[in-house]
Amino acid sequence: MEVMKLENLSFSYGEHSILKGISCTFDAGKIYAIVGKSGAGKTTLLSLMSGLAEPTEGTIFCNGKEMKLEDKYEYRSRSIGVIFQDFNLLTKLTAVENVELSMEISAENSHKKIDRQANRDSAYGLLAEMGLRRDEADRRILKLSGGQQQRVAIARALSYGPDIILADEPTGNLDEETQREIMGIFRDLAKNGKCVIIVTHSSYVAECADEKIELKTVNHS
Ligand SMILES: Nc1ncnc2c1ncn2[C@@H]1O[C@H](COP(=O)(O)OP(=O)(O)OP(=O)(O)O)[C@@H](O)[C@H]1O
Repeated sequence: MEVMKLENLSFSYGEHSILKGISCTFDAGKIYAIVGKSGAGKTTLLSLMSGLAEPTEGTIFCNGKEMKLEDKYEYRSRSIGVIFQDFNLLTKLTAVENVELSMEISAENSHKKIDRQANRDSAYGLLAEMGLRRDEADRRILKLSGGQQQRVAIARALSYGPDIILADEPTGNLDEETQREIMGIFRDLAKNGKCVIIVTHSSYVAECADEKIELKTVNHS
């Protein structure tokens, strides 16, 4: 089942064309690797897909709906979960608090009531699914290893049940074994019907993907 479609997408910073005529579709239950040389526009493409920037031309459809017609806050709090190389967690909070905060922001953006106890239970549950023990879930972020922090970031991205996970170099700061563990988590997510889209320079991550999308640097000559 198709969850996202990019139709003839282009993006420029002023006169500088970064992406040109990108068309592709993304299905539920699959892992996609977006690869290409440094500067080819991979992160820019993720920004467009996550609604943080608007394409200069072309259309993005998410679950059949044109993205530009959607409320971006709601879209980012419901349809997609985003994961970064440097985790982007709030370091003053514990792991479980990071996940709960994301649930609360999502509920607010979707105009839903916040149930703190239910959120707390479900945040511990998600962290346990990601392999964190209860005492680890109660630890502040900087007292967790890089691999554990990335697991928290994945739990946070999943906290409001999005269909699509967008990850920008999610294993870039991790050793090989931890990289394999994180890819195992993404594989399980895809098995459970999520669409996982990963920007990566890692040949291992690209090999783990079901499909590889190569971005070519736009020729300015
Ligand atoms: N805010 C900005 N203003 C102008 N140009 C920008 C801006 N952000 C990025 N760029 C340019 O857009 C191009 C694509 O950048 P992007 O980060 O998307 O590439 P990338 O393929 O993700 O690179 P890398 O693999 O090195 O992370 C680069 O030439 C970059 O300099």
